[in-house]
Amino acid sequence: MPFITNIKTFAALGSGVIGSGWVARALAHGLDVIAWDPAPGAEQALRKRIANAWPALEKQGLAPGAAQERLKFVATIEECVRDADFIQESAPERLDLKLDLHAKISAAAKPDAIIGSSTSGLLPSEFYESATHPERCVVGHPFNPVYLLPLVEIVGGKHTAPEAIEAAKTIYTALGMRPLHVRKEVPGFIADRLLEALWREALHLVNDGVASTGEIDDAIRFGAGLRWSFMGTFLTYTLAGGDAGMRHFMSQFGPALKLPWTYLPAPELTDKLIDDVVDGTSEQLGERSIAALERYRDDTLLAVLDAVKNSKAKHGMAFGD
Ligand SMILES: NC(=O)C1=CN([C@@H]2O[C@H](COP(=O)(O)OP(=O)(O)OC[C@H]3O[C@@H](n4cnc5c(N)ncnc54)[C@H](O)[C@@H]3O)[C@@H](O)[C@H]2O)C=CC1
Ligand SMILES: C[N+](C)(C)CC(=O)CC(=O)[O-]
Repeated sequence: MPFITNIKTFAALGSGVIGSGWVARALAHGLDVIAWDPAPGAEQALRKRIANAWPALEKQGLAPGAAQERLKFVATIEECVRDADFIQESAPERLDLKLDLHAKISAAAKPDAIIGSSTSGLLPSEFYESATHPERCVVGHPFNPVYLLPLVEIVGGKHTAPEAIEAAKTIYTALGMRPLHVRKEVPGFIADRLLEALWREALHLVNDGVASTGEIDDAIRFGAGLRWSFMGTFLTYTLAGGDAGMRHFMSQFGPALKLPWTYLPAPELTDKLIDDVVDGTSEQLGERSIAALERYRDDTLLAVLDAVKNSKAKHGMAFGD
Protein backbone atom coordinates (compact mmCIF):
# COMPACT_ATOMS: atom_id res chain seq x y z
CA MET A 1 0.00 0.00 0.00
CA PRO A 2 1.47 3.44 -0.90
CA PHE A 3 1.92 5.73 2.09
CA ILE A 4 0.60 9.30 2.30
CA THR A 5 3.41 11.75 1.56
CA ASN A 6 1.54 14.87 0.48
CA ILE A 7 0.47 15.80 3.98
CA LYS A 8 -2.05 18.47 4.92
CA THR A 9 -2.84 17.50 8.51
CA PHE A 10 -0.11 16.83 11.07
CA ALA A 11 -0.91 15.11 14.38
CA ALA A 12 1.31 15.71 17.41
CA LEU A 13 1.04 13.54 20.53
CA GLY A 14 2.91 14.97 23.49
CA SER A 15 3.42 18.74 23.45
CA GLY A 16 6.40 19.31 25.73
CA VAL A 17 9.74 20.71 24.56
CA ILE A 18 9.94 18.51 21.45
CA GLY A 19 6.24 18.10 20.65
CA SER A 20 5.75 21.88 20.69
CA GLY A 21 8.78 22.24 18.41
CA TRP A 22 7.18 19.88 15.88
CA VAL A 23 3.89 21.77 16.11
CA ALA A 24 5.68 25.09 15.47
CA ARG A 25 7.56 23.63 12.46
CA ALA A 26 4.39 22.10 10.97
CA LEU A 27 2.35 25.30 11.46
CA ALA A 28 5.13 27.40 9.91
CA HIS A 29 5.01 25.09 6.88
CA GLY A 30 1.34 25.89 6.37
CA LEU A 31 -0.18 22.68 7.74
CA ASP A 32 -3.22 22.07 9.91
CA VAL A 33 -2.06 20.64 13.23
CA ILE A 34 -4.00 18.55 15.73
CA ALA A 35 -2.36 18.09 19.12
CA TRP A 36 -3.01 15.99 22.22
CA ASP A 37 -1.24 15.90 25.57
CA PRO A 38 -2.71 14.48 28.79
CA ALA A 39 -1.15 17.04 31.18
CA PRO A 40 -3.42 19.67 32.77
CA GLY A 41 -2.76 23.08 31.20
CA ALA A 42 -0.94 21.50 28.25
CA GLU A 43 -2.82 23.48 25.59
CA GLN A 44 -1.99 26.83 27.16
CA ALA A 45 1.67 25.87 27.62
CA LEU A 46 1.86 24.69 24.00
CA ARG A 47 0.36 27.92 22.60
CA LYS A 48 2.81 29.95 24.73
CA ARG A 49 5.82 28.00 23.42
CA ILE A 50 4.66 28.44 19.83
CA ALA A 51 4.23 32.19 20.34
CA ASN A 52 7.80 32.35 21.67
CA ALA A 53 9.12 30.49 18.60
CA TRP A 54 7.03 32.38 16.04
CA PRO A 55 9.28 35.49 15.60
CA ALA A 56 12.19 33.22 14.57
CA LEU A 57 9.92 31.33 12.18
CA GLU A 58 8.66 34.60 10.68
CA LYS A 59 12.26 35.69 10.19
CA GLN A 60 13.03 32.40 8.47
CA GLY A 61 9.97 32.74 6.25
CA LEU A 62 6.48 31.28 6.72
CA ALA A 63 4.73 29.16 4.08
CA PRO A 64 1.63 30.70 2.47
CA GLY A 65 -1.33 30.38 4.84
CA ALA A 66 0.83 29.51 7.85
CA ALA A 67 -0.88 30.57 11.06
CA GLN A 68 -0.76 29.72 14.76
CA GLU A 69 -4.59 29.58 14.67
CA ARG A 70 -4.43 26.42 12.55
CA LEU A 71 -3.59 24.45 15.70
CA LYS A 72 -6.47 22.47 17.20
CA PHE A 73 -5.99 20.88 20.62
CA VAL A 74 -8.13 17.79 21.26
CA ALA A 75 -9.04 15.63 24.24
CA THR A 76 -8.31 12.10 23.01
CA ILE A 77 -5.65 10.15 21.14
CA GLU A 78 -8.25 8.92 18.64
CA GLU A 79 -9.47 12.46 17.80
CA CYS A 80 -5.88 13.53 17.37
CA VAL A 81 -4.85 10.89 14.84
CA ARG A 82 -8.10 9.86 13.07
CA ASP A 83 -7.89 12.38 10.19
CA ALA A 84 -4.13 12.94 10.23
CA ASP A 85 -1.96 12.39 7.15
CA PHE A 86 1.15 12.10 9.32
CA ILE A 87 1.64 11.46 13.03
CA GLN A 88 4.57 12.40 15.28
CA GLU A 89 4.74 11.10 18.85
CA SER A 90 6.82 13.06 21.37
CA ALA A 91 5.78 11.46 24.66
CA PRO A 92 8.12 10.84 27.62
CA GLU A 93 11.10 8.58 26.99
CA ARG A 94 9.72 5.40 28.58
CA LEU A 95 9.45 2.11 26.74
CA ASP A 96 6.25 0.92 28.52
CA LEU A 97 4.51 4.25 27.88
CA LYS A 98 5.47 4.39 24.18
CA LEU A 99 4.50 0.72 23.68
CA ASP A 100 1.01 1.33 25.04
CA LEU A 101 0.61 4.69 23.28
CA HIS A 102 1.60 3.34 19.85
CA ALA A 103 -0.84 0.44 20.14
CA LYS A 104 -3.60 3.07 20.57
CA ILE A 105 -2.30 5.57 18.00
CA SER A 106 -1.81 3.00 15.23
CA ALA A 107 -5.21 1.35 15.84
CA ALA A 108 -6.98 4.69 15.34
CA ALA A 109 -4.84 6.14 12.51
CA LYS A 110 -5.39 5.81 8.77
CA PRO A 111 -3.49 2.64 7.71
CA ASP A 112 -1.43 4.54 5.14
CA ALA A 113 -0.39 7.42 7.43
CA ILE A 114 3.28 7.30 8.45
CA ILE A 115 3.86 7.32 12.21
CA GLY A 116 7.09 8.82 13.54
CA SER A 117 8.45 8.77 17.09
CA SER A 118 10.78 11.45 18.44
CA THR A 119 12.55 9.00 20.76
CA SER A 120 16.16 9.90 21.47
CA GLY A 121 17.40 6.34 21.37
CA LEU A 122 14.80 3.66 22.20
CA LEU A 123 14.49 0.89 19.63
CA PRO A 124 11.51 1.01 17.24
CA SER A 125 11.30 -2.81 17.05
CA GLU A 126 10.56 -2.74 20.78
CA PHE A 127 8.08 0.13 21.19
CA TYR A 128 6.17 -0.58 17.93
CA GLU A 129 5.78 -4.26 18.95
CA SER A 130 1.99 -3.96 19.43
CA ALA A 131 1.35 -1.48 16.60
CA THR A 132 -1.27 -2.01 13.90
CA HIS A 133 0.42 -1.84 10.47
CA PRO A 134 3.94 -1.60 11.93
CA GLU A 135 5.30 -1.42 8.38
CA ARG A 136 4.54 2.36 8.39
CA CYS A 137 6.21 3.05 11.77
CA VAL A 138 9.57 4.82 12.02
CA VAL A 139 11.69 6.87 14.37
CA GLY A 140 12.05 10.52 13.35
CA HIS A 141 14.55 11.79 15.91
CA PRO A 142 14.79 15.61 15.84
CA PHE A 143 17.09 18.10 17.55
CA ASN A 144 16.13 20.94 19.82
CA PRO A 145 14.85 23.46 18.71
CA VAL A 146 12.92 21.24 16.32
CA TYR A 147 11.50 24.24 14.43
CA LEU A 148 14.99 25.45 13.40
CA LEU A 149 17.48 22.57 13.37
CA PRO A 150 17.29 20.62 10.09
CA LEU A 151 18.58 17.19 11.16
CA VAL A 152 16.13 14.34 11.66
CA GLU A 153 17.43 10.78 12.09
CA ILE A 154 15.13 8.19 10.51
CA VAL A 155 15.33 4.68 11.93
CA GLY A 156 13.25 1.67 10.96
CA GLY A 157 12.42 -1.37 13.09
CA LYS A 158 12.25 -5.00 12.05
CA HIS A 159 8.75 -4.55 10.56
CA THR A 160 9.30 -1.17 8.87
CA ALA A 161 8.87 -1.25 5.09
CA PRO A 162 11.68 0.32 3.02
CA GLU A 163 8.93 2.37 1.31
CA ALA A 164 7.99 3.86 4.70
CA ILE A 165 11.57 5.07 5.18
CA GLU A 166 11.38 6.73 1.76
CA ALA A 167 7.96 8.23 2.56
CA ALA A 168 9.27 9.59 5.87
CA LYS A 169 12.24 11.13 4.04
CA THR A 170 9.84 12.85 1.62
CA ILE A 171 7.64 14.17 4.43
CA TYR A 172 10.47 15.47 6.63
CA THR A 173 12.15 17.07 3.59
CA ALA A 174 8.88 18.86 2.77
CA LEU A 175 8.95 20.15 6.35
CA GLY A 176 12.34 21.76 5.61
CA MET A 177 14.47 19.10 7.30
CA ARG A 178 17.61 17.17 6.40
CA PRO A 179 16.81 13.47 6.95
CA LEU A 180 19.61 11.05 7.81
CA HIS A 181 18.70 7.37 7.48
CA VAL A 182 20.31 5.37 10.30
CA ARG A 183 20.70 2.04 8.53
CA LYS A 184 21.22 -0.15 11.64
CA GLU A 185 18.81 -0.11 14.56
CA VAL A 186 21.18 0.67 17.45
CA PRO A 187 20.43 2.37 20.82
CA GLY A 188 21.15 6.11 20.70
CA PHE A 189 21.31 6.05 16.87
CA ILE A 190 24.21 8.15 15.50
CA ALA A 191 23.94 11.64 16.95
CA ASP A 192 22.99 10.84 20.54
CA ARG A 193 25.72 8.23 20.73
CA LEU A 194 28.18 11.05 20.00
CA LEU A 195 26.47 13.65 22.19
CA GLU A 196 26.17 11.23 25.10
CA ALA A 197 29.94 10.53 25.03
CA LEU A 198 30.63 14.29 25.30
CA TRP A 199 28.01 14.67 28.05
CA ARG A 200 29.54 11.85 30.14
CA GLU A 201 33.00 13.40 29.90
CA ALA A 202 31.59 16.84 30.79
CA LEU A 203 29.97 15.35 33.92
CA HIS A 204 33.28 13.71 34.90
CA LEU A 205 35.06 17.07 34.53
CA VAL A 206 32.55 18.70 36.93
CA ASN A 207 32.61 15.71 39.29
CA ASP A 208 36.41 15.76 39.46
CA GLY A 209 36.45 19.52 40.08
CA VAL A 210 38.47 20.11 36.90
CA ALA A 211 36.15 22.79 35.51
CA SER A 212 32.82 24.53 36.13
CA THR A 213 29.85 24.02 33.83
CA GLY A 214 30.49 27.50 32.36
CA GLU A 215 34.16 26.75 31.66
CA ILE A 216 33.25 23.49 29.93
CA ASP A 217 30.68 25.32 27.80
CA ASP A 218 33.36 27.92 26.93
CA ALA A 219 35.65 25.11 25.81
CA ILE A 220 32.96 24.05 23.35
CA ARG A 221 31.46 27.32 22.14
CA PHE A 222 34.72 29.18 21.39
CA GLY A 223 36.38 26.18 19.73
CA ALA A 224 34.99 23.00 18.24
CA GLY A 225 31.38 24.21 18.50
CA LEU A 226 32.03 26.94 15.92
CA ARG A 227 33.49 24.58 13.34
CA TRP A 228 30.93 21.82 14.02
CA SER A 229 28.21 24.01 12.51
CA PHE A 230 29.61 23.43 9.03
CA MET A 231 32.22 20.63 9.20
CA GLY A 232 32.07 17.36 11.09
CA THR A 233 34.83 15.66 13.08
CA PHE A 234 36.22 13.54 10.24
CA LEU A 235 36.77 16.41 7.77
CA THR A 236 37.96 18.72 10.55
CA TYR A 237 40.63 16.20 11.58
CA THR A 238 41.62 15.67 7.94
CA LEU A 239 42.63 19.35 7.90
CA ALA A 240 44.39 18.90 11.25
CA GLY A 241 46.73 16.48 9.45
CA GLY A 242 48.04 19.29 7.21
CA ASP A 243 48.85 18.54 3.58
CA ALA A 244 49.23 14.84 4.38
CA GLY A 245 45.64 14.83 5.62
CA MET A 246 44.02 12.03 7.59
CA ARG A 247 46.89 9.52 7.28
CA HIS A 248 49.29 11.91 9.01
CA PHE A 249 46.63 12.85 11.57
CA MET A 250 46.10 9.16 12.43
CA SER A 251 49.81 8.50 12.86
CA GLN A 252 50.42 11.63 14.96
CA PHE A 253 47.36 11.50 17.22
CA GLY A 254 46.46 7.81 17.03
CA PRO A 255 48.65 6.91 20.05
CA ALA A 256 46.68 9.39 22.23
CA LEU A 257 43.68 7.06 21.88
CA LYS A 258 45.52 4.73 24.27
CA LEU A 259 46.09 7.49 26.86
CA PRO A 260 43.52 7.89 29.65
CA TRP A 261 41.94 11.07 28.20
CA THR A 262 38.38 9.81 28.42
CA TYR A 263 36.44 7.91 31.09
CA LEU A 264 33.32 6.97 29.02
CA PRO A 265 31.22 5.09 31.64
CA ALA A 266 29.05 7.77 33.22
CA PRO A 267 29.89 9.02 36.72
CA GLU A 268 27.49 8.20 39.57
CA LEU A 269 24.78 10.92 39.61
CA THR A 270 25.29 11.82 43.28
CA ASP A 271 23.26 14.63 44.89
CA LYS A 272 26.44 16.72 44.96
CA LEU A 273 27.07 16.27 41.23
CA ILE A 274 23.46 17.13 40.41
CA ASP A 275 23.68 20.24 42.66
CA ASP A 276 27.00 21.29 41.11
CA VAL A 277 25.57 21.01 37.59
CA VAL A 278 22.30 22.75 38.45
CA ASP A 279 24.06 25.56 40.40
CA GLY A 280 26.61 26.02 37.63
CA THR A 281 24.01 26.29 34.89
CA SER A 282 21.82 28.62 37.04
CA GLU A 283 24.82 30.92 37.33
CA GLN A 284 25.30 30.77 33.55
CA LEU A 285 21.60 31.58 33.06
CA GLY A 286 21.89 34.61 35.36
CA GLU A 287 18.82 36.88 35.30
CA ARG A 288 17.61 35.55 31.93
CA SER A 289 14.42 33.51 31.70
CA ILE A 290 14.32 30.23 29.74
CA ALA A 291 12.06 31.91 27.14
CA ALA A 292 14.56 34.80 26.73
CA LEU A 293 17.44 32.35 26.35
CA GLU A 294 15.41 30.45 23.73
CA ARG A 295 14.90 33.67 21.74
CA TYR A 296 18.65 34.43 21.92
CA ARG A 297 19.41 30.84 20.80
CA ASP A 298 16.91 31.07 17.93
CA ASP A 299 18.28 34.41 16.65
CA THR A 300 21.85 33.15 16.81
CA LEU A 301 20.97 29.85 15.14
CA LEU A 302 19.25 31.72 12.30
CA ALA A 303 22.37 33.85 11.82
CA VAL A 304 24.61 30.74 11.81
CA LEU A 305 22.30 28.89 9.39
CA ASP A 306 22.31 31.92 7.07
CA ALA A 307 26.07 32.29 7.23
CA VAL A 308 26.61 28.59 6.49
CA LYS A 309 24.09 28.67 3.62
CA ASN A 310 25.71 31.75 2.03
CA SER A 311 29.23 30.46 2.39
CA LYS A 312 28.29 27.08 0.88
CA ALA A 313 26.60 28.84 -2.06
CA LYS A 314 29.83 30.80 -2.70
CA HIS A 315 31.67 27.47 -2.87
CA GLY A 316 29.12 25.91 -5.21
CA MET A 317 27.46 23.77 -2.54
CA ALA A 318 23.79 23.40 -1.61
CA PHE A 319 22.84 23.72 2.09
CA GLY A 320 22.20 19.96 2.38
CA ASP A 321 25.69 19.03 0.95
N1 LIG B 1 14.33 17.30 25.08
C1 LIG B 1 15.18 17.00 24.10
O1 LIG B 1 16.26 17.61 23.96
C2 LIG B 1 14.86 15.93 23.11
C3 LIG B 1 13.89 14.95 23.37
N2 LIG B 1 13.59 14.02 22.41
C4 LIG B 1 12.58 12.98 22.64
O2 LIG B 1 11.29 13.57 22.53
C5 LIG B 1 10.36 12.90 23.38
C6 LIG B 1 9.69 13.94 24.29
O3 LIG B 1 10.69 14.57 25.05
P1 LIG B 1 10.51 16.05 25.63
O4 LIG B 1 9.64 16.84 24.75
O5 LIG B 1 11.88 16.52 25.94
O6 LIG B 1 9.76 15.75 26.99
P2 LIG B 1 8.83 16.74 27.84
O7 LIG B 1 8.85 16.22 29.22
O8 LIG B 1 9.21 18.15 27.60
O9 LIG B 1 7.40 16.51 27.20
C7 LIG B 1 6.73 15.29 27.25
C8 LIG B 1 5.24 15.58 27.12
O10 LIG B 1 4.55 14.35 27.03
C9 LIG B 1 3.36 14.47 27.80
N3 LIG B 1 2.89 13.15 28.18
C10 LIG B 1 2.91 12.54 29.39
N4 LIG B 1 2.36 11.31 29.31
C11 LIG B 1 2.01 11.15 28.01
C12 LIG B 1 1.39 10.11 27.30
N5 LIG B 1 1.03 8.98 27.88
N6 LIG B 1 1.16 10.29 25.98
C13 LIG B 1 1.52 11.44 25.34
N7 LIG B 1 2.12 12.46 25.97
C14 LIG B 1 2.36 12.31 27.29
C15 LIG B 1 3.74 15.34 28.97
O11 LIG B 1 2.57 15.94 29.52
C16 LIG B 1 4.67 16.35 28.31
O12 LIG B 1 3.98 17.49 27.83
C17 LIG B 1 11.16 11.84 24.14
O13 LIG B 1 11.01 10.62 23.47
C18 LIG B 1 12.59 12.35 24.03
O14 LIG B 1 13.55 11.34 24.09
C19 LIG B 1 14.18 14.04 21.16
C20 LIG B 1 15.11 14.99 20.86
C21 LIG B 1 15.57 15.96 21.82
C1 LIG C 1 19.51 14.90 25.58
N1 LIG C 1 18.86 14.24 24.44
C2 LIG C 1 19.36 12.86 24.39
C3 LIG C 1 17.42 14.23 24.69
C4 LIG C 1 19.23 15.03 23.26
C5 LIG C 1 18.65 14.63 21.95
O1 LIG C 1 18.00 13.61 21.78
C6 LIG C 1 18.93 15.48 20.76
C7 LIG C 1 19.29 16.92 21.00
O2 LIG C 1 18.49 17.80 20.71
O3 LIG C 1 20.41 17.17 21.45
